[in-house]
Order: sequence, then C-alpha cells, then structure tokens
Amino acid sequence: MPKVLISDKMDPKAAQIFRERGVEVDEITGKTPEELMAIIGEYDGLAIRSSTKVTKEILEHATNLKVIGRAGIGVDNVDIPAASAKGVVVMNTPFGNSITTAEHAIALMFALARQLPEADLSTQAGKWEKNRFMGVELTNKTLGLIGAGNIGSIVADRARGLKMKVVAYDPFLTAERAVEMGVEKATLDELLAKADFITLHTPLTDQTRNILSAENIAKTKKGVRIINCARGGLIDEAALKAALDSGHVGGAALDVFVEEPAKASPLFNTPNFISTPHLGASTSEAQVNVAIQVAEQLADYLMTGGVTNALNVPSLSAEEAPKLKPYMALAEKLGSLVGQLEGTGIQGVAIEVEGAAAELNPKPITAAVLAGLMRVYSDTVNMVNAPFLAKERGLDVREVRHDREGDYHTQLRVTVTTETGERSVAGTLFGNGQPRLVELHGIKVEADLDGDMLYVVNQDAPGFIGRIGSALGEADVNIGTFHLGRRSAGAGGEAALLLSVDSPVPEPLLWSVCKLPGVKKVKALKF
Ligand SMILES: NC(=O)c1ccc[n+]([C@@H]2O[C@H](COP(=O)([O-])OP(=O)(O)OC[C@H]3O[C@@H](n4cnc5c(N)ncnc54)[C@H](O)[C@@H]3O)[C@@H](O)[C@H]2O)c1
Ligand SMILES: O=C(O)[C@H](O)COP(=O)(O)O
Repeated sequence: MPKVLISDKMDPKAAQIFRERGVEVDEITGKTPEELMAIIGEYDGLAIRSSTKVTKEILEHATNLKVIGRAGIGVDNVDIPAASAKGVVVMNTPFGNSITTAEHAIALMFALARQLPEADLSTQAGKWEKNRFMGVELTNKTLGLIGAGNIGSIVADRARGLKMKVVAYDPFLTAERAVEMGVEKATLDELLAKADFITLHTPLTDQTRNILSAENIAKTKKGVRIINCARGGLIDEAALKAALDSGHVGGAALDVFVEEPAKASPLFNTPNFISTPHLGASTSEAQVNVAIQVAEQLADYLMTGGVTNALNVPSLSAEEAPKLKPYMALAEKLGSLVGQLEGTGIQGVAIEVEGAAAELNPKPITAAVLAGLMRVYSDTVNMVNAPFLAKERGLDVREVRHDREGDYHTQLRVTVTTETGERSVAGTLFGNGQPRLVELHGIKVEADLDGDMLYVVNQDAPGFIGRIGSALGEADVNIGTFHLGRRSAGAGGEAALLLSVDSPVPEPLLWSVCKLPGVKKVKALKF
C-alpha cells in the first residue's frame, strides 16, 4: 500500500480521500527540515502547502518518493529541477483557490482605498477621527493588473464589476484574450504610468523578481496604491518602504513577503501599509477544494499512474493510463534494447508509432523509450527524469506518428542515430497486451524481451545452431526460448539470434560464442 505524508496544515478531506483510495496517510506538520529528512524516506507521496520547503537536501533523503502534490498554486517552495532529476513528479492544484485569492486582492484594494485597518484601530481606541480618514472611490479608477492568468482575470472581472478601468501587462496575454477579458493590453511602462491601483498576479521567476523595483515604482503615478497577493519578491520591499515614506506611493497592501513567516519587516508600522499573513488562499471553500484535488491527484498517480496538473511530466488521465500501460512497457523494452545494443554512443532517437499506438498520447511513450534507453547511463533513470537527462545530454528526440496501416494492428519503432549510422528496432502488442519485438536492425524476429538474453549476429550457415547450443550447454547455461530471423532467404546471408536464458550470460561464454565461425556480433542483454 503506498504511503503519503501530509506535512502542512490541510483540510481533513485530504486524509479521508487518501484512506478511501487505499493510500496509507500520516499527517505530521510543523517539522524542521532535519526532522523531515529523517522521516521522508518512508513515503511514496508528499502533500504540502507553502510551509514545507522541498529542497534538494530533503529530496536526497526521499528514497521512495514518487510524487509531490502542492495543495495550492505556487510551487516556488519545491526544487522542481532536483525533483525531476530524481524522477519525482510535482503536481499542483491550479484552480482550487483562484477565486478566494482574487477576492483577497479586491478586499485589500477596498481596505487601502478607505484605510479600513487604521480607521478600525482608531475607532476602537475611542478616537472617532472622522476627518482623518478621507478615502477614494474605486469607480472610474484605473487598475493595473500585472499578470493576467487565472487569478488576474478573476480580479479583472470583479474590478470591472466595480466600474474600474483595467489595464493589463502580461507578455503572454493575446489581444483577443484582452478583448474577451474587457481589459486594455499595455506595456509595463504604460501600466505604471496609468494605474491608480496596481495588483500583482504573476509567479515569482527571474523575469518577475522585483518587477516593482525602485526604478519602476518611480514610474508610477503619485499616490498609487499597490496590492500583492501573489509572491513576496515581486516588489523590492526597501524601495516600497522608501516610496511610502516619501508619499509617492499612497498605500500598499501585502499578503506575501520576501521572507516568510514575516515576523519583522521595515514595512511594519509604516502609515498606509496593510499586511496579512499569506492569507490569499485561506477560506474554507478554497482549502476544501485544494485538499480534495491534491489527494485525488496523488492517489490517482500512486494507484493508477494517472498524471494530472503535473509541472514536470505530461498529463495522463486515469482513463488513459491503463490503455497506455502496455505501450509504455513495450516502449521501455525497445528503448532498453537499443540502449544496450548501442551503448552510450547514441546521438538521436526517433520514436515512430502506427496503427492503434498512433491514437495515443505520444509523450508517455517517448518518456518510456528514453527511460529504457537512458538506463545505460544510470540505474536511477525513470520516465520522469529521462526526458530531462536526454535533453541534458543533447540527445535529439523526434516523435513521428504514421497514419498508414502496417503489418501489425499497432507498432512502435525506435530508430537511433550513432556516429556509424541509423539502426532501428520495432515491436507490437500481442492480444493480451504482451510486448513483443518484431524487428531488429532490419531482420524480422519475434521475441519476448524478458530476463537474461543473448543476442548473436552471424552468417547463416548449416550447423551454426548446433554449435551455439553446445557452447551454451558446455557453460551450463540453459536456453529458455530461441528466436531466429534472417535478412534474406537461403544460407549465406546475415542472421540474428535472440535466446532467452535461465541465468546471466558469463563473460567466458561470450568469448567462446564470439570465436564460433561466422559470428559477427555477440551481446548479453538484460530486461
Ligand atoms: N497569496 C496567496 O495565498 C496565493 C494564492 C494563490 C496563488 N498565489 C500566487 O498568485 C500567482 C498567480 O497565480 P495564477 O493562478 O493566476 O497563475 P497563472 O499561471 O494562471 O497566471 C500567472 C500569469 O502571470 C503571467 N506572467 C508570467 N511572467 C510574467 C511577467 N514577466 N510579467 C507579467 N506577467 C507574467 C503569466 O503569463 C500568467 O498569465 C502565483 O504566484 C501564485 O503562487 C498566491
Ligand atoms: O500559491 C498558493 O496557492 C498560495 O500561496 C497559497 O499558499 P498556502 O497554501 O500556504 O495558503
């Protein structure tokens, strides 16, 4: 039974779903990194929010981990390259808390416009400072939206309902989508110059870090009010403090900080500054949504291989997964065969599908071929990290889908390019979904790729099979199955022999087979 650790506070629905789906679950929150390292090795899955930092060091101790699920959107607390390199799938729940977070941004915008927290404090202190708290209307004001994705577009919709004009800066926003959203597409400079309020809704990346820098803050309208419910680090906090102190910025509301938990900040106690402790996603509705989604996604992956909302592997629905499973087994075996035959000299790989295989999602098939093939480089390769390793090694990977009808109802062909040319192997699935090799370097053979095998290329001549049988017998190696194919009819041409054997092929046997007359190539294989 797979085992999952929930390491951040999560709605109880998550644990309930894991148990219902046959996944063992522990809820252990508030651990230090060292404490987490000590226990993470037990788990196949890890369910987190933003508090747990899944660093490279943690991942090094996660010897059984297969999947990390983020109950929420931002995954900047997960070292995704390190997870990918280790073959761990990383998933998030991209929509479950979007409305809630958009509403928090709108709430903070109102709070800034009417100085609600300060007015509340003053009133409850018995001061009744009616003349101190002069606010501004939102109607007819311009809202500058930096980032017009899921949350940004909900904020835009709500702001338009408040009769605000919305200008949006997002390099991936198309003109058509801007029209659909009812916003004006702008450059960052145009937005900075026009906005009365600015709200940020981008992930934290190298491009967005300090997008509101001192220089950009200086380009804003005097009195601008700024809201950040996305990520700390999008705003230069020192520059914001200086701009609030000088009065250039009329107010700022931050839900997120560069350092979290933010227990001390130069911004605290600055007039017109409002803060909340990363509450953007904290409503009961959003927390139930993300808890259910993360548990369903992790359970799907661990129980069926279904992949939803993964950030480092292609998606694969729970319905697709069983259909693809036998193809992935075939793909991995063909990849392993070419990897073992060619060694590390492979420069490119083409994966061709035809018949029933051409109807399927090609990405998992490609990943499985690469996993089989890349295992010549490292035992720890799996379908998650194989595409990354292939890219890292500069392997040229091509996927080709054929509409034609071939000899088989379904066929997968893997062709590798090496310094000495191209060589290919092909396979199919038999009735019960059994993977079967059907062609090896242009020679028709039919073989199961299973266990220990011996591959021999020889010149077809009478008596050869007897000689090889004797060589194996003398080495006390028992033959399980025997598959023979030849390039052309009649003796004298090239033939290929694939034998499955009941024990690993010892080195001296390889040498004695090598010395048999007519032998051109010998290789011990393992599947
Ligand atoms: N405060 C919270 O509790 C809370 C809750 C949920 C989400 N978030 C954060 O909100 C942010 C947005 O979430 P989302 O669901 O809308 O994500 P999303 O991926 O749907 O949208 C992000 C948008 O940012 C845009 N973008 C990327 N680089 C940009 C750049 N350099 N300049 C301008 N735009 C850029 C993208 O094109 C995309 O449209 C994320 O950082 C997420 O982690 C915070
Ligand atoms: O990216 C997110 O989903 C938010 O930052 C929510 O974070 P939380 O789960 O820690 O509230």
